Amino acid sequence: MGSIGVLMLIPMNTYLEQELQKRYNLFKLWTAPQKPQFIKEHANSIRAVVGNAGAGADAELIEALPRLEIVSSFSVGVDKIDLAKCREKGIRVTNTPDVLTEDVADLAIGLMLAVLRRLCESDRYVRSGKWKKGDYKLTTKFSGKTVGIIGLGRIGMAVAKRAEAFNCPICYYSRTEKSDTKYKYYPSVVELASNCQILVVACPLTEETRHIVNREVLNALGPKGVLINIGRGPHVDEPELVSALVEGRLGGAGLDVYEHEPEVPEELFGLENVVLLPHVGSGTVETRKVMADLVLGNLEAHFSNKPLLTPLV
Ligand SMILES: O=CC(=O)O
Repeated sequence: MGSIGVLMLIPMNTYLEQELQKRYNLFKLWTAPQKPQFIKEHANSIRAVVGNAGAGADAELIEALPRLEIVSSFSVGVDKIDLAKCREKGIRVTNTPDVLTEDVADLAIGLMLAVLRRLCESDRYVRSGKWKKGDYKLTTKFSGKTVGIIGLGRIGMAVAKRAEAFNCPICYYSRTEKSDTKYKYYPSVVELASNCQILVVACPLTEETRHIVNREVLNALGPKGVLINIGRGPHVDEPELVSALVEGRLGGAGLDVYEHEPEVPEELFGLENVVLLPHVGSGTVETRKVMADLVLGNLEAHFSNKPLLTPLV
């Protein structure tokens, strides 16, 4: 397979990069001083694109690669890939579902605990020597809080199961009510936010879910409510989130994702009721290795005319 051209869009995982290098004719887009020129030069050799949550195959890239057969994403989210264009052109698309579910759900619970129990702030309290001058103030209990989940898919379910172990009642919003769960369903996000104390975004980003958390939802969640976003930044109207937090209309937020990564609104930096992570939901050594193997397995299956392991398109 050494002659098959594979375009990797950004650096994402050293093991994946090394394996792609061994198996294919690997083009690393980020190393090119002039990207459009680089793509033009190699367009006729590139048959696969490897991207991730930060960089996918948009319409422009797909149009520029006439021999493209497959886009294999090192991520579960595929909002950076023009799926309609791939369908139209018969380009296959794969992602890395399931293998990262546990890590992302673990992180969601970690964010809930970190925000309510002020883990980061109290860590800073110890490190800065303030403890010597007095005890840290009381925080808020997590166990038993009602957790509302937007999107009860694989990750949403995994968050629900974990939160249940903390005696948290679970409710959810999704496009349609699920028949196979006992969790309480609300037919709108505003109703969900009005009836929970912790609101978790765990749905895929699509045109319908962009800004699904808006001013009305944040006001419904209220000054004691906490927003956890382990989905995508554009699920939340970020300027509205910032003003809700700054004005005290929202109780707190645990964020792993942002509208314009890696830009994070600086107004949040001074808020002790906010925990900010750098989009690391699946970021463990173990999970990233399995994700890399899934990308490699999908490419291998495709180029050996075998069924794809995790086909999306
Ligand atoms: O954000 C990470 C992913 O989609 O896998």
